[in-house]
Amino acid sequence: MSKPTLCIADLVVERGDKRVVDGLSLSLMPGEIYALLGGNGAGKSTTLFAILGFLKRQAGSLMVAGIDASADPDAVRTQVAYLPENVALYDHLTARENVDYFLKIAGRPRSRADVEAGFEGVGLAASAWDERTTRFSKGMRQKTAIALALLRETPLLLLDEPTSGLDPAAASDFHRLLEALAKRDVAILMVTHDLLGAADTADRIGLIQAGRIAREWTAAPTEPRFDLNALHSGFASAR
Ligand SMILES: Nc1ncnc2c1ncn2[C@@H]1O[C@H](COP(=O)(O)OP(=O)(O)OP(=O)(O)O)[C@@H](O)[C@H]1O
Repeated sequence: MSKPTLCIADLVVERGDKRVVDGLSLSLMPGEIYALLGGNGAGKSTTLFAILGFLKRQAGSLMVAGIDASADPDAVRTQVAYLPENVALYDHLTARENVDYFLKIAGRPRSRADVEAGFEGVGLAASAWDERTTRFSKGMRQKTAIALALLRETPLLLLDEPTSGLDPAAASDFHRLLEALAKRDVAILMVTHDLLGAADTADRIGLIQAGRIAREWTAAPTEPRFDLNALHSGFASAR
């Protein structure tokens, strides 16, 4: 039996004088896709920031790939890739130069052939590899960032509203890409408002309310994977 890639227990995070996360526990196995949903201001991004070490934990434990964040927060950071809602790339650099640069600062330089294999793996058209990213669409930016995550070989990927602003076909492609990553044993924690997208991709869906996971649904092994009516009413009652 493999160990969880992410294990959060009784997490508490305060922002200003507000207790935003209040006793949140969550565990993800390798290759598992978890969609974290909840109303505006429920604490979804705050949870991601606490995992990344951008925000201090007031209480609770956090382990990533078996590393305890209390003992070695820097080592935890090397195990996590993060895609914010709007991926930031250096626009004056090409996709390849961006990836080379970020791999270098992550201490994981990779060969030209590896980078190209990464781009191929995420379906970034070869014609875009040596183009400056200025005019890249959101989907192309995400593919570049996912290629980078792939090449860093982090066991945990955090995504904040990855499909907002993507057209339905691009969102569907993106979900298939996440599934391909999960097959490579990457654990994926995705914050989203897209209930249908979550039901399409996730193995589990959690509803965050009052700073913790208030409800959770697990995908059925056969279609339909989730009861959409139950999900909708669960979310409606949380508002
Ligand atoms: N920089 C900040 N300083 C103080 N409080 C903040 C700050 N950023 C966010 N908050 C508060 O933390 C709470 C949770 O915010 P968070 O961004 O985690 O919510 P969210 O669930 O991701 O919301 P959304 O769906 O709107 O993105 C909110 O009440 C928000 O007002």
